[in-house]
Amino acid sequence: MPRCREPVLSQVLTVAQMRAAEEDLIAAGSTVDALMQLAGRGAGEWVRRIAGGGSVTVLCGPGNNGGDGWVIAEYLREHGNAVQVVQAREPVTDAARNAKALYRGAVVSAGSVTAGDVFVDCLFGSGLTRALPDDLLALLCDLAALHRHRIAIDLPSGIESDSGAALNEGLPEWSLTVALGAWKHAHFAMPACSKMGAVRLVDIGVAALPGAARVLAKPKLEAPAADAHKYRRGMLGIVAGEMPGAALLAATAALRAGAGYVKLAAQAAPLVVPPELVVTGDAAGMLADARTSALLVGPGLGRSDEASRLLAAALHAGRPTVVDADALVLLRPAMLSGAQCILTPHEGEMSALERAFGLSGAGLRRDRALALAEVSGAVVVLKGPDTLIAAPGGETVLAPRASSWLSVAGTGDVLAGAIASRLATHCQDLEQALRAAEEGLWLHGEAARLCGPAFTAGELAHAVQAALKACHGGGYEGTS
Ligand SMILES: NC(=O)C1=CN([C@@H]2O[C@H](COP(=O)(O)OP(=O)(O)OC[C@H]3O[C@@H](n4cnc5c(N)ncnc54)[C@H](O)[C@@H]3O)[C@@H](O)[C@H]2O)[C@@H](O)CC1
Ligand SMILES: [K+]
Repeated sequence: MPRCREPVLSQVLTVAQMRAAEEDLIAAGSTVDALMQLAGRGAGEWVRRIAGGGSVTVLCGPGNNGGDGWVIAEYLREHGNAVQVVQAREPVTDAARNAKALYRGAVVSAGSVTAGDVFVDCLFGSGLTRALPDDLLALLCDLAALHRHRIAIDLPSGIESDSGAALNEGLPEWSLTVALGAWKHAHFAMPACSKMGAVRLVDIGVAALPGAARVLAKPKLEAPAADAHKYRRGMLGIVAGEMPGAALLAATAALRAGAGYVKLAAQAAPLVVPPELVVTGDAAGMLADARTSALLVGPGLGRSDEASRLLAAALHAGRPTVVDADALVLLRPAMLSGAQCILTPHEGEMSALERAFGLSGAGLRRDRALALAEVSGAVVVLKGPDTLIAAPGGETVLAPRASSWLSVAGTGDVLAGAIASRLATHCQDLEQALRAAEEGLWLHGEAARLCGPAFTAGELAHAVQAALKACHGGGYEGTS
């Protein structure tokens, strides 16, 4: 019985899930050949846009990625581009053989290719299971070097789809990678994603697959209710420690990410405190205040016994809590009181947490983050150039590549502040904690984009407000 379901473009699939999606489409009445035409012509259109009227060389491998290459080549030939195909291997699938039979242009030997405008890599896609043999690696690199623009179809050859690992050294870099049917994990995982150039997706009608990861999306935020007041909008309590500057950065971002009230509990107040930030020396009072809707602990906390005591007290308060920085190193399973937490480790802090929670630390980043989420009951934001979010129950959200200018001191504090502010705004259950983590992460990435090059963490924290504005469409005044 044909099934007809809405295509979903935000999901990120494993190779096994992509095969299941293909089977679903075939069960709904499509064929492998029809899907290859759809994918190849869609990708061909991206190639055509880059090439303009220029010349195009397509390298075709043995599998269905090679089949896409034959479709792309024919599409470009039909549109008047000068096209040549280099066949690295004979097609081994029926669909690839059929696609080749439909191509009416030139097939040339690798040695006869001269410099050209666009090179299209259809050597291997998601079916790659081992490193490229030397002859194919050399062919790929030589052809890539001869062309001004390089476009990888579905995945750059030499990349493992599920992990993003490079199976060979010395692989070329790409100006554009065109994913087919659905995003694959490699499109969001290091090192692969850093070599792909811009990434685009061709829709072939793939519907939602249960358990699929999804791409971090721009949040849709609402203005405060007409009768809102500062407490109802959410009061965030930040527990500062030895270095109040880091907590101040978090507070600066939090003030701009939606919370109605941000309070900083610090033994020693930061040297410069903005007037809108309330600083108290009474951490216990802040933790006991029923109006405190969420907490942030960790930025600048230090790792002393006193810091550990503050962390335990914050977690004991039973409020939804963002646990960041030093607090992640001090965290022990027994400290988690059942309140909803968001943990925001970078790689080093992740290793410390894995030791504390008795996890092996082996495997892919998303599996490690999911394992920590499962054992801790917390939402985990695993930071890095390929940041991802994992929630207990298995939901995974992958962030698109963000500005590499974020690699400066203090940006983690800004992220923690933005997430905590969103958590204070709506924080009652796991689903909302996941939502807060997504919103904060998106605001952080967008703020970085708006800042451009060489920003400071303080400038990033201020730019969170402009990022937030972008999430409100035309209605951010709360009057529409
Ligand atoms: N699944 C789908 O729904 C669709 C898939 N399409 C294309 O199909 C591709 C996947 O096709 P395939 O599964 O045929 O995979 P590939 O085209 O990536 O190639 C797999 C073939 O290469 C061989 N191989 C793997 N690693 C090798 C190595 N290191 N050296 C030499 N040979 C190696 C395998 O034994 C197999 O014969 C996708 O990337 C995409 O381009 C598209 O046509 C659109 C639809
Ligand atoms: K490819």
